[in-house]
Parts: sequence; structure tokens; C-alpha cells
Amino acid sequence: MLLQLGVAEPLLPSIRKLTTEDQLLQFVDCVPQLTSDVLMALHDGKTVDEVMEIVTAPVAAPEPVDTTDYAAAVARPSTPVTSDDEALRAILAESFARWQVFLHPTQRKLADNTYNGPARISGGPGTGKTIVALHRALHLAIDLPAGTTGRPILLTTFNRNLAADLRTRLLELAGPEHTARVEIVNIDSLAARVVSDADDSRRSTIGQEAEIREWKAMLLELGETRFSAEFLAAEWSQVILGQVLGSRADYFRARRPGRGRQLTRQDRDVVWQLTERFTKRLADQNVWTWQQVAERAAELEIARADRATAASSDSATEQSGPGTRYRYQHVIVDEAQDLSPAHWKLLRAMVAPSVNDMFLVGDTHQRIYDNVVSLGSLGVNIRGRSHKLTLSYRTTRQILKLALQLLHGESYDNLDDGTEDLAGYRSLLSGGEPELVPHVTWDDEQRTISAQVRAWLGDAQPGAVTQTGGRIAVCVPTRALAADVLATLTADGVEAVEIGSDGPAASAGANAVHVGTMHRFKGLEYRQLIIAAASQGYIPRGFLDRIQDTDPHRYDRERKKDRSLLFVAATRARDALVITYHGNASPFLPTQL
Ligand SMILES: Nc1ncnc2c1ncn2[C@@H]1O[C@H](COP(=O)(O)OP(=O)(O)OP(=O)(O)O)[C@@H](O)[C@H]1O
Repeated sequence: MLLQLGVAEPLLPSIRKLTTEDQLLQFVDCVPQLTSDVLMALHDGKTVDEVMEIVTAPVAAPEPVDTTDYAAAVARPSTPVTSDDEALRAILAESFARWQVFLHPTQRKLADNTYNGPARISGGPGTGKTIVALHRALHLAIDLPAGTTGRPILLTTFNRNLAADLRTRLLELAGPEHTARVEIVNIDSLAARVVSDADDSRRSTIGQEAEIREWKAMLLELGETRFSAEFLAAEWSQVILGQVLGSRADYFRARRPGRGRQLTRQDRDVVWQLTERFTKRLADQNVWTWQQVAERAAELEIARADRATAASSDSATEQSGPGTRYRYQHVIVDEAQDLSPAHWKLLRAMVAPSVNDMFLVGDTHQRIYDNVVSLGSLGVNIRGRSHKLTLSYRTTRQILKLALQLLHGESYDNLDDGTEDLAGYRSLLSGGEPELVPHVTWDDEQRTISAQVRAWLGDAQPGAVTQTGGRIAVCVPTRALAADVLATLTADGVEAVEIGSDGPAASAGANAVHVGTMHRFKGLEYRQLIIAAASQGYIPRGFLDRIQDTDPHRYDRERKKDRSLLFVAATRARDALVITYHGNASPFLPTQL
């Protein structure tokens, strides 16, 4: 059976000797790829028939193979035979364009499937979710009827630099003609565009920090101490705006999943009045929050969807212009774990419920914002259409093992009232062990960081940078620490740039070292990465200790976010990961690596 599945015959005696998972993992590092894929899929619990269908059949040569016909061999999906770890790593490292041609059969199937409604792909970091989303966009673009104009496919993600990156990669994969059919925009810009298309009001938007400051100022003025600014901001955004509750009566009836602290009817009355006052306060200053923009956009699109539904049952009005049609035919979402309920309402209203309407990829273990959602209750029904990717193409097994330890003891949702885990998550790449380096002071630590970066830069390795990100990066918990590291590296003669909200400066050289706070590392990848100041007091943030007793639910939530931030940071590293700290180590880190 193994031979029929494509396992290389000379390996059979060695395969018979494998009795543990560790042995298997070592073995698959140095065998032909098809043999490795077959063994891993069987180990995953797939049946022989399934392995034949999803692993072997897609790469099987239809005709008998002429082993001297090299031209034909080049045209076939390749099965590189590697003699050692280095060679395998070199293949994966140097040909990052490989994914453009050789999707894993599992990835290919998910990208090209026909789904009878919204579909969701989960999977640990580096399993190719973004790659699958890009192939999905191409697949749907190819399937559009000839002569289609405009941009009927939406590809959206959480932040601006990731949207820019998706655009670059889709162009490489799909070419300008197909890319022209795809709208690529981050979710908040999309919401802002919908609102500015419809409204004349030109309010400016404020971020979360400014919002909390406003709440604090208002509570101080009112002498109100029953609720904290943070509690009210979260209640407003997650419950009132999140569920688009339009009246006090709706709020009285609302479920408040995940909000912890119980609220009596009287409490709710107070909270409602405070949020009304707050909304007015912002309006008077001619500002609003991103959450309000998303909510307004959702309202506008829901009204448009209603017009579209009415128009489709009345063919006379169907001709009456773009405002009576759904905005998109297909919606694809990357980083789905971080979208808010209002975002989902907006997206749901932008596409008619139909075959292949929505395709979502994301990993709830990487959620670093507050948005816990239940997609079913927001009209996005993914039940029966959820699939998981388990093979990491980015991270070595050694890094992956450490990353999984960081999540120990926490549980995660599946975006839909159920739970999710990373069972089966694995990597075929093997490399050095991650390092954990203690220091007494931040100054000492910076010296280590600079020395490590210079050692890496001095390596004679081929200089390829990763496709999304760069070669070397230093990731820190706060902007002040980032400024320190930038100054130290620059003083030591290293070209270093900060990762801003649009990513690293475009003018930076290919070998520039990227420095940024952990939030900026979402979706990026680096060959060598340092996570610095992984100390108690930074990860999790020190102020959490103060709310542990007074607001235990918020404490748990914030701590979980910080844990995910560290997980996201650790899984950006491809070949090498060094974690440094001063004082006491973060409690999320294992005591020994
Ligand atoms: N089939 C493949 N063959 C080779 N490389 C691949 C393949 N699929 C993905 N990759 C590579 O693996 C890396 C991770 O892929 P991608 O960014 O899509 O993962 P992801 O699941 O979205 O990760 P994250 O959740 O951490 O953002 C990328 O460098 C990508 O090019």
C-alpha cells in the first residue's frame, strides 16, 4: 500500500523500524517530499484512500514515466530528494515563490472548492492560510463570467500594511488582469469608504487610546466611579455597538457573552445613559471611533442589502443602479480572528447569501484585539464548512514546540461558540533550539541584542529575505523600548528601521533590521528574530496586577491577549529565535527551553 501511495521503495525497511513520533519526524526531514507527505498524512489519521486522493493522486504522473525525459520531469510537480536537513531547508528558504505553483493538495482543495455558503479555514501560524486566501481570490477571479468589469471580489484583512502586502502578492500570483477584479483593502478603510460614499459628515476618527482618555475625562467631570473607563469602552464597543443595539430596551434584553461582570437592570440603565452622553460628547467634538464608523457602515450596507433583495424580486427596479445591488459577489477575509461584530455585519451585508459567498481564514490563537464573536449569531453560518491546515511551512519544529508551550493552560474559541485547538500542528523544518537569555538590566540586554544582530548580519548565509517581512527583526513590548533598540543598533552601525502602521519604511534596504512592537508583527515573517524585554511587567503588561482583584474578568481577558501577542511574535521566526529579558522572565515562558 505504501508503494501504491508513492513511498520510495528503498525506504520501506527504515519505515518498518519507526515506532515513535519523534523518530517519524526526524525521518521525514530527509526523505523525498511525497514519501514525507504520505507518512505524515497517515500519521495524522487519514485513511489510505484519503491519502491517495489528497496527497498522491494530485501529483501522480498520468502516463508511465520516462526517467530520461527531463523536460517532462521539470513540467511535473516536483518531489525534491534531499540528502540532509540543510538541503531541505535551502529548498524551502530560497524558493519562496514555490507556494505560487505548488500548493499542498490540502491547500489546493480548500482554495478551489465550491462551498455552499461561508467557509472558514483555521490553522496554526505559517500553515499557509494567507496563501490559500490568495489562491482563492485567483480561483474566483478566473471563474468570473467573461467580460466582467469592476471589482466583484473583496479581499480584506485587519490592518493597512497587510492589505498592501496582499496586493503585492496577488499581483505576483494572479497578474494584473485578475488582480484588477479584486478589491484589496483593510477592513477599517473599507468601512470608512462606505460611510464617506453615503454621508456628507466629515468627522475625524480617533483611536483606542484617545477614546479611553475621553471616557476618563467624562467620568471625572461627572464624578462617576462605579465603572472604569476601560469597562465602559469595552461594553460600548462589544455589546452596544457590537450587537448594533439601537435602544435602551434592546440593551436591557441583550446577552453579554464573554463580558464577565454581571449587570443589573439598574446598572444597565446607568451604562446606557453614560454611553449616550459619550456619543454626544464625541459628536460635539466632530470625532468618532473606528467602531462607530464600522457600525454606521454596517447599517448603510444592511439597508443596501435590503434594497438589493427587494430589487431582485422586482425585475423592473433591478435596473435602477448600483445602490440596489450587493456590493460584491465574493468576500475573502484574512486575519478573521480580529474582526469585530460590526465588521462581520458589514461584510455579511456586502454579499448575497449564496454559493462561495464568504471565505474566511484566521487563527483564534493569534487574536490580539478584543473581538470575540459568534459568527452564527451575526448571520455568517460556517457550520459544516470549517477546515483546518496543520502543516507549518514557516517555523522549525523547535520554534513551534516553544510557541505551543506559550499557550499552555488557555482555551480558544472557533469563532462560533465552540472550542478550537492546534492538534496535529507540525512542521517538516528542523533547526537550532530557540534560546532564552537572561539579563540583569535593560542596558545589558540591549548589548546582547546588538551583538546577536551583528553576528547574524555577518553570517555568510545566502541573503534571501522572507517575502512578507525581512531577514532580521527585533520585537519588543512597547514603543519606548523600540526607540531604545533603534538607537542602540544605529549607534553600533547597524541599519535599523521601525515597523510603522504601514509596515517598515519603503526606503529601508533589504537587509535593514526591522524593529517594532509586537502588534506590528501580525502576518509578517523573518529568518531570524529576537523577542526582547520578555520580562515580567512587560509580558503580560504590569498594570494587570492592579486589576487582578478588582476586575478579574478583564484581567483574564487582557492576559490572554498578551499571551497571544507573544505567541504571534514567536511564530514569526523562521530559522532562529532568541528571547531575551531582564529582571524576571515573563511567566508565559517555560522555565527551561
Ligand atoms: N505549499 C506551500 N509550499 C511552500 N511554501 C508555502 C506553502 N504554503 C505556504 N508556504 C509558505 O509558508 C509561509 C507561511 O504562509 P502564510 O503566511 O500563508 O501562513 P499563515 O497561516 O497565513 O500564517 P500566520 O497565521 O502566521 O499569519 C509563507 O512564507 C508561505 O510562502
